[in-house]
Amino acid sequence: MSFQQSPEVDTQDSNSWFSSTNAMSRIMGFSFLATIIQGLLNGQGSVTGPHGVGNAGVGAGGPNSYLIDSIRLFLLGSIIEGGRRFFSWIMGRFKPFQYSITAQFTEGDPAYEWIILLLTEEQVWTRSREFRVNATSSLRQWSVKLESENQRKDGHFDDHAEYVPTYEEPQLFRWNGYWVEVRRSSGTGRSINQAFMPHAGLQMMGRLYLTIYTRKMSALSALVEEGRQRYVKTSRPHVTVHTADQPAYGPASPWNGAKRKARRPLSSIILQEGVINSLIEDAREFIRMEEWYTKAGIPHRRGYLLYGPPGTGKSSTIYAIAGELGLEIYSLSLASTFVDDSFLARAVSSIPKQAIFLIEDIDCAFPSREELDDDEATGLAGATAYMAGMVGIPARPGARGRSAVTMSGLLNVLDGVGSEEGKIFFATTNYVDRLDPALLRPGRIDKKIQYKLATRAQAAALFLRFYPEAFITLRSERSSTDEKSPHLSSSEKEAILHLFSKQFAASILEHEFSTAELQGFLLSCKQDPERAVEEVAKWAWRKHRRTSNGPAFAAVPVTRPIVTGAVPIPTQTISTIGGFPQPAHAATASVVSTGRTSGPSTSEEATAAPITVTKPLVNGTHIAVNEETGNPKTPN
Ligand SMILES: Nc1ncnc2c1ncn2[C@@H]1O[C@H](COP(=O)(O)OP(=O)(O)OP(=O)(O)O)[C@@H](O)[C@H]1O
Repeated sequence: MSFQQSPEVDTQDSNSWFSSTNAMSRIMGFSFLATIIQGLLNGQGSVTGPHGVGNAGVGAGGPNSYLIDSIRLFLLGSIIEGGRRFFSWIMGRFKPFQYSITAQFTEGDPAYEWIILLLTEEQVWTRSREFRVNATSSLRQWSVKLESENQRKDGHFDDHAEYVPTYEEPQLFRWNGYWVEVRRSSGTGRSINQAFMPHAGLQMMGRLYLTIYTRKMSALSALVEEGRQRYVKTSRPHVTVHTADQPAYGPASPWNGAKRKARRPLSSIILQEGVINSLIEDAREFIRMEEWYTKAGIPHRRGYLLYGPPGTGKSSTIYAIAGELGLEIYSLSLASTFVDDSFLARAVSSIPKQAIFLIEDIDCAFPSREELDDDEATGLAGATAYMAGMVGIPARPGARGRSAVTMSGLLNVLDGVGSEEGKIFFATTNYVDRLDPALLRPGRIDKKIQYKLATRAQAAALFLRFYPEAFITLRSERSSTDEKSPHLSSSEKEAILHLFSKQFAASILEHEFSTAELQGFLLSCKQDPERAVEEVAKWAWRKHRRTSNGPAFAAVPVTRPIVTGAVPIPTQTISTIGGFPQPAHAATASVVSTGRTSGPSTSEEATAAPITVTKPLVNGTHIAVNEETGNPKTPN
């Protein structure tokens, strides 16, 4: 944001060529005005221009007299325009005459967002007659609500479309007792850079000019602060993710995309006990201790690396932390071809204080050691994929997209001045061993957190998250038409779901599937926990076979959901032999009474379910494995 205090606001750069043209047209205008006045004073009813006036009022003469008249009028216009400028200059120099403050906000800067939100909430734009209409999406828009025939009885609107005013005309409104004028330039024209770089895409950098008619400077800061507070309040249910989707040149902000994601509760992230809380505590303490960092002379920044297999919750953790701490995320992909060292430096320095800077899949940006060796051999060392493409060298099979960012560029940015302002740096990777040790040293990465494939405890927790007692109707409840058959109380249902979760978890091996894979399976059994328990073993076996390319585990006796007592569910066990589910010879499950009189079971009872899992050995025989850890059981 920049501001000026002046009696007159000139939103164009007054030193520009455009401004001189303006001055000339003003002079001509004043000259013409003087002609009219002169004509009127001489009693003429109509004026046709300097020459006409010359004929009518100034007196007859030859071509010389026309010229003299014209020069005289031009001089008169110049004197008036000069006087006007001098008056403005005087007013601008002497504070007592200053009666307005003008501030300029540039798109991409957070303050621009604050003011746009304030103006939208103040309904400044509702008189606009021109709108850009978009289908509602996760892209952030400050749209206005239009009265609609689809307005529902509860007063809400059907939010299928967003109406964004294309407000070019100045608008005047009252705010806190002040008159405020707002003008906006949409900045959709091609920037100068694009004349030279036609492939660069449109630079949509808009500007907003706000004039408050007051002498009090505090009015401007009060307005900006109110905008910020409203922004924080409005953004609370969401996490805003800023992205750099296209190149940015000149003063345009590198962060040219903003999306909103619903805030994710911490409880929805299923990790090993204490992991997420310790991360949150660490980040909170970091934000709180800004002063301590300054006094101790330690750069106020913190770096975290989350590493592990895909789909284990690395990104979800970062989004949940951002939501919990009310921070915005600035996410950059180093694999984008337009992101080079200088773009990266600009992008990082324009991230505001107390925000998260995120680089996902940071390993993708740099070549692995084997790739470097290959490059040495082919003479391609140091070249980016983009450069290789330009010189016509085909991409190596399996080669990863290579960034134009260099390791030293990245290290400079992480150590640099722009990264010291309370920024939290998060990086994720699936391959920690591909990262340069220089990147991992404390000060750049202060904490490393390893993510693993799901444990049985995580699988059970995921199951319970998918089937919350309040939203689930169990099969037995659905089929119960018998009046005598009691309905289940919520604690009874909870107990049954707990039992199912244990049975579900027992049907998979420890650390075999990612949480995302298990989530994918559970999504196929929405609202049907019994089906999830019944089918998980078959699903796990199929997936296992696909990934290991052969009949890796041949017999998995699996319990079916079993509940006896007032609400019986058929007791079944299946085993998979040769890949297909077979009827079992014996039911292996604990029995839980759900009758009202005997009370619900406890989860401890549920954990007693005897589950046998066997794994084949290479010679075709099978070995029993510990059902908790998935490791082979030692023979007694
Ligand atoms: N530990 C977890 N707890 C809850 N949900 C999870 C967990 N892990 C994965 N998921 C779910 O799986 C999906 C993918 O998760 P996410 O993107 O966080 O994984 P990731 O580890 O970042 O994967 P990648 O390395 O491929 O980026 C999300 O929908 C998320 O809800």
